[in-house]
Amino acid sequence: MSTSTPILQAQGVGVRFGGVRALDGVDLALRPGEVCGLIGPNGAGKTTLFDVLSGIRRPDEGRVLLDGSDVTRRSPVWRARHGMRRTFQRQQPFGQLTVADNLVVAQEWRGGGGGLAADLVGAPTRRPYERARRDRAAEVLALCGLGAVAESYAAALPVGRARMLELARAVADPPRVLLLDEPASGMTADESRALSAVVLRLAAEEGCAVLLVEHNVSFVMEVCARVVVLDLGRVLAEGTPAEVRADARVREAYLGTGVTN
Ligand SMILES: Nc1ncnc2c1ncn2[C@@H]1O[C@H](COP(=O)(O)OP(=O)(O)OP(=O)(O)O)[C@@H](O)[C@H]1O
Repeated sequence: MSTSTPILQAQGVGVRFGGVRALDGVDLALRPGEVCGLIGPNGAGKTTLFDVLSGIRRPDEGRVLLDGSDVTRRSPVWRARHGMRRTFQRQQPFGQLTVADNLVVAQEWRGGGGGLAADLVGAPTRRPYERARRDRAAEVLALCGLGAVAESYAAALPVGRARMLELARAVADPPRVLLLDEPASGMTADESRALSAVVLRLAAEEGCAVLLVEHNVSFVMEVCARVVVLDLGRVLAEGTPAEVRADARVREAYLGTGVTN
């Protein structure tokens, strides 16, 4: 595994909404095994950049590279097939399914075992796939500390555990690149510590590249080796948490919001 070749890159990305420049010449590079934070005041362009990276929005300028190849015009599904996963600020579990079944369903998009017809008749060709998916679900539940609630309905989970389920769903089919949008939102201090341990393990043990947007700045500073700061659609600063904290422009953009605490 190379640590110098970026797996995901944004080059000169620009997005306009009418007269608003949501992103303007944004460059970003993410390497395998790296956990990088993306922070910035409200309206800085973080969600728009996630939309561009994940293929939900095509940029007006610039390009997105995956493994060095231009994927700017590739769909979100194509990017998912090549190992990219994303979570959203709004949680989207299947509430009427158990936690374990949510993780099985999260792997179903790959198909296998004879397709819809085989599903409808419960064909034996599906069994090896189901067994493998159940095994992977159990592994991810253990990793995420959700084993005790495996058989609970997803809709019944308290907010912190529901957030962890979002992460578990995103990694059920192992990702190479993981974009996490506000993963610690609503979590207690203990829950966000558990979350950072899972994220760090995914990066260190599976070589997953993680980019995370998070308003909880102390969480970002704890889990990320590198932080990129966006402001008004441009990269304002980039560096280690200590470098970013000490940056006068970042202090000014964040005045009174706690980044410098
Ligand atoms: N669909 C849209 N139509 C018009 N303007 C938009 C749209 N989406 C975003 N914007 C504008 O683009 C800019 C960047 O918004 P974006 O949501 O990417 O910022 P953000 O950093 O994610 O903010 P927050 O932290 O509040 O989620 C803002 O000025 C926003 O008002």
